[in-house]
Amino acid sequence: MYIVTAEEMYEIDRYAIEHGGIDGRILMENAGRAIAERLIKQEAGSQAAAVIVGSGNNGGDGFVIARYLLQSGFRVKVYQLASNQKITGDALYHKQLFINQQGLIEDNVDAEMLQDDLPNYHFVVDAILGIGVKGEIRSSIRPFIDLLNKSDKKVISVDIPSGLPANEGIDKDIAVKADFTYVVESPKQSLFTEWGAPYYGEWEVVPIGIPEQAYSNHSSLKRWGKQAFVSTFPKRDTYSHKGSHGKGAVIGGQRTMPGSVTLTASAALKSGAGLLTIATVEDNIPIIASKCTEAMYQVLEDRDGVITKNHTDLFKAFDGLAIGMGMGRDEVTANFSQKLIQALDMPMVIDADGLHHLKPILNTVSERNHPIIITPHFGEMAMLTGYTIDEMKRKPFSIAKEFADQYQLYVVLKGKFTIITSPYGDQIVNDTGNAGLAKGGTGDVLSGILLAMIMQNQSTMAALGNACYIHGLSAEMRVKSGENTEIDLLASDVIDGLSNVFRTLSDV
Ligand SMILES: NC(=O)C1=CN([C@@H]2O[C@H](COP(=O)(O)OP(=O)(O)OC[C@H]3O[C@@H](n4cnc5c(N)ncnc54)[C@H](OP(=O)(O)O)[C@@H]3O)[C@@H](O)[C@H]2O)[C@@H](O)CC1
Ligand SMILES: [K+]
Repeated sequence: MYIVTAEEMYEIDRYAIEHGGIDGRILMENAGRAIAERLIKQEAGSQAAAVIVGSGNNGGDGFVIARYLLQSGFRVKVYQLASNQKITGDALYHKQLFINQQGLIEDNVDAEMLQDDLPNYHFVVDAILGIGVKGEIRSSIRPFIDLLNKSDKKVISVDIPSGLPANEGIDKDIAVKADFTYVVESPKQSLFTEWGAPYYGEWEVVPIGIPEQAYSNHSSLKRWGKQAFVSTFPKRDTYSHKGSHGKGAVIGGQRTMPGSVTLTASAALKSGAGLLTIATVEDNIPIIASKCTEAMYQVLEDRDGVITKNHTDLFKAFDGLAIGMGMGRDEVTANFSQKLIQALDMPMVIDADGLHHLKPILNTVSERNHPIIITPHFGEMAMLTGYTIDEMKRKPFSIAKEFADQYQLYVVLKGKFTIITSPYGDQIVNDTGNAGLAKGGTGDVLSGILLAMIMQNQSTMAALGNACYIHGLSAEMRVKSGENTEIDLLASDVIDGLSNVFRTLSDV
């Protein structure tokens, strides 16, 4: 599923009208009817609805919804927050259809009047502002948004909670806090940002008949989901052997952190890696071996448990590497991982301490044949880019894109919404997962799954999307099944949950 900015949505819309020959009035009809049909089911038993419309096409959708609710026997009134002259084009056409069916419209509405009327309704449809909102919300509209936010009525927003921008990076001044949002055709960027998502409440996308080809060249951002997993994850070949599924190495784990590499290696094996070697300090090996019997070992030289050095040649024969988990930030360790990163040209996942080691040599990695995948959380991304965490959270899509392009890396920016960016500018959002994942070790698990996935036969972006998707899904399924709560979920539970994830996804 594509995710769009406001500009992209308008372009896609224009393409559908110009090349698909679909009239804008039909798109509006489709949007309003699709939402009304769902509302009629969702609000069965409700008899009265207030539909609040603004002057743009979002308001036009509101008129269509009002007409269908009226036809289904709801008591409906439209509150029009703009003068009659401001309603034009497609919105005016649908306003007239509503009037033709004896629909009631209140214009010249003030917020006090609406406040007095609200107790008469079971729910409110918010069609005040859509993706056309620009700048600060005008004083003529503000009181209505405040009123809806204070009221205890259920508010259902059309396309986007009114006042919220569609794009990242724009200051939200004030916006409707919806209970439910029916998103028209494609989710907008702000739905996948930490600051925007809470305004939407629950949400559902309603298709309005825009042909798929309208999206090509007009959107580079996709939401990853079950369908994407099923269509890209390679089936296991009956005649395959352990060498067919990737021979990976996990490099890290100073003496104080044996758990990190254990989790990464176990997750990689559980996600289908064929052979796995853990390269770590000698003292860690008996501890790790008792937890992950399937792995092999490569001893890294150490001084008092701190990784010092090794020959990079030892790692030449691997299909993929994961570097940095529990590795420590000692200078001598950093020198070793910098040598590894520079000397070895194979797919590699760099996480945790490895990101700190990578920073000084970023300028040297862009000419490689094989991908480097970095997996920072927002704090680590701030360290790498120089942006503050606040700036990162406001513009995660563009900052990730800028960084991936500058250093020709794949960036897996981890958060409630994980944003995966290729060096070519394609982006994927993964939103599986839950609050149980906010715990030490879950990042190590993700690195292991990523390592396994990049060694399977799928494109790098599909591998990264699939890894993030199943990592989050495992956490969700563990909690839904009652095996864990979000409080007691451990990184190792996420690994255990992968069996159920693969079983479920292979049944699709
Ligand atoms: N995508 C699709 O395919 C389809 C999309 N559709 C729908 O169209 C919607 C987009 O419609 P849109 O472009 O008319 O903009 P919209 O959001 O209604 O707002 C524009 C109005 O807001 C006003 N206004 C602006 N800023 C403001 C502010 N700060 N404070 C106060 N007011 C402000 C501005 O006023 P003006 O500047 O003109 O005075 C203007 O009148 C989209 O979200 C979806 O619902 C469907 O119909 C089917 C096809
Ligand atoms: K709206």
